[in-house]
Amino acid sequence: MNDPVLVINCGSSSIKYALVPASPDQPRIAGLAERLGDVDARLKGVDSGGRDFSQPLHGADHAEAMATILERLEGQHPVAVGHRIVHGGERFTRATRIDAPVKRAIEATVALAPLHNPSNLAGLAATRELFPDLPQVAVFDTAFHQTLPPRAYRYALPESLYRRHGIRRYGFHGSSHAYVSARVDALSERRHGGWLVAHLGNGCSTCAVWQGESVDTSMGLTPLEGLVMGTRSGDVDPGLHAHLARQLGWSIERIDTLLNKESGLLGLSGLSNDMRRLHQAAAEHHAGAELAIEVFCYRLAKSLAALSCALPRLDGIVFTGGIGENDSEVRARVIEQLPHFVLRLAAEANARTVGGREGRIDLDEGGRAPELWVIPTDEEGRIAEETRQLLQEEAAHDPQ
Ligand SMILES: Nc1ncnc2c1ncn2[C@@H]1O[C@H](COP(=O)(O)OP(=O)(O)O)[C@@H](O)[C@H]1O
Ligand SMILES: CC(=O)OP(=O)(O)O
Ligand SMILES: [Mg+2]
Repeated sequence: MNDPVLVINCGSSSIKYALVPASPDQPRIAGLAERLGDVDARLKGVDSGGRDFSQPLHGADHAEAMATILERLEGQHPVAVGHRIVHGGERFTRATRIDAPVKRAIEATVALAPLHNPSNLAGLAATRELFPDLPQVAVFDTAFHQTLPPRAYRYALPESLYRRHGIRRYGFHGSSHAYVSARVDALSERRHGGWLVAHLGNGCSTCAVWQGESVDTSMGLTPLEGLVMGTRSGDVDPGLHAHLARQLGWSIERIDTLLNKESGLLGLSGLSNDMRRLHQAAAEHHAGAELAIEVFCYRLAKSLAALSCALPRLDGIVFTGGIGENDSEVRARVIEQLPHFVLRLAAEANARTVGGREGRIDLDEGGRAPELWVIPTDEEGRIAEETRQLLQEEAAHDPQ
């Protein structure tokens, strides 16, 4: 049990991995294979001796990249593999050992998370082959949100669609929201309070957390609902689909591709899904980039204001994910657009708290205003912790 847990987070075009040791004092080996399937696919990371082993992957797919990652981890002896699985439906409320029925249940949710669950399954297949004897554990993005009350998870649709077909809001980025909200509860004097968490990566979602439990979130049946994201539209008029089909003759597949892959920051700007690139272009007055950033910030502020309805008390707002952790301008613009919350941003602390730094970015005025925090997320750490916990519980039940 003192050996590390290997965590695999397979995205649609990337694999993040980490060997997470039992004690936080020991170093973590971590890396990333990105742009998979592309000619400029690349592995970035360091080995156990701290040596950089970044290398080109020449168009490798998930399975090939995984084989290279595991070669680089030679000599390491993980106790288990924890997989990030994006959609777990209503069935999975916590980390679960992956056996044949669990794998079939994950396969059954592919339609609900088409960008994510297929690559999650590819990661599972590859690690199974390379580590046939290790326990494989699924940690679901949806699990943390299983505490949502019906008023938050039900759509205003006929009940039979929920009862017979599971059509409801699920929510995602659960490991991130769980980690960040627990961390702010530990750091802030307002323990177990009401927090709004904004996870802003390639996928973006907000979450209202009350006393450690998710009580509402911006993503829904699929990770498409809610905020403007890198390539995803977030909320659109549900009438859009029928309109595109009737007026332009678009197929369901075409509409799905539009909303998941061609929209969001990329669609609005006509330039890029990468927020850094958009800031560069906006500095040169690129109209599309300026509009994309403006819509992103406004929609995020609206989502935070809406989710505040789920909290009996607002103790603060927490920013995380690549944009949340690094983009002080986006944070400032969002806060500016929430004037009724009377937030007090500390401009200097905001500018300073980037690049993986953790801290408060409000003018601390003795508890009169909600706090503002930046907390770098640790999805891998949370997945490792849940994996280890499950193994310990299994060992306690079956002590040989
Ligand atoms: N210094 C930065 N300033 C602004 N945005 C940044 C910065 N660094 C990363 N980002 C943005 O973070 C996003 C990716 O977030 P990340 O959490 O790494 O993604 P993922 O969801 O794949 O884990 C991209 O839009 C990227 O441009
Ligand atoms: C669920 C989701 O949007 O995940 P990611 O941010 O990794 O794309
Ligand atoms: Mg992410």
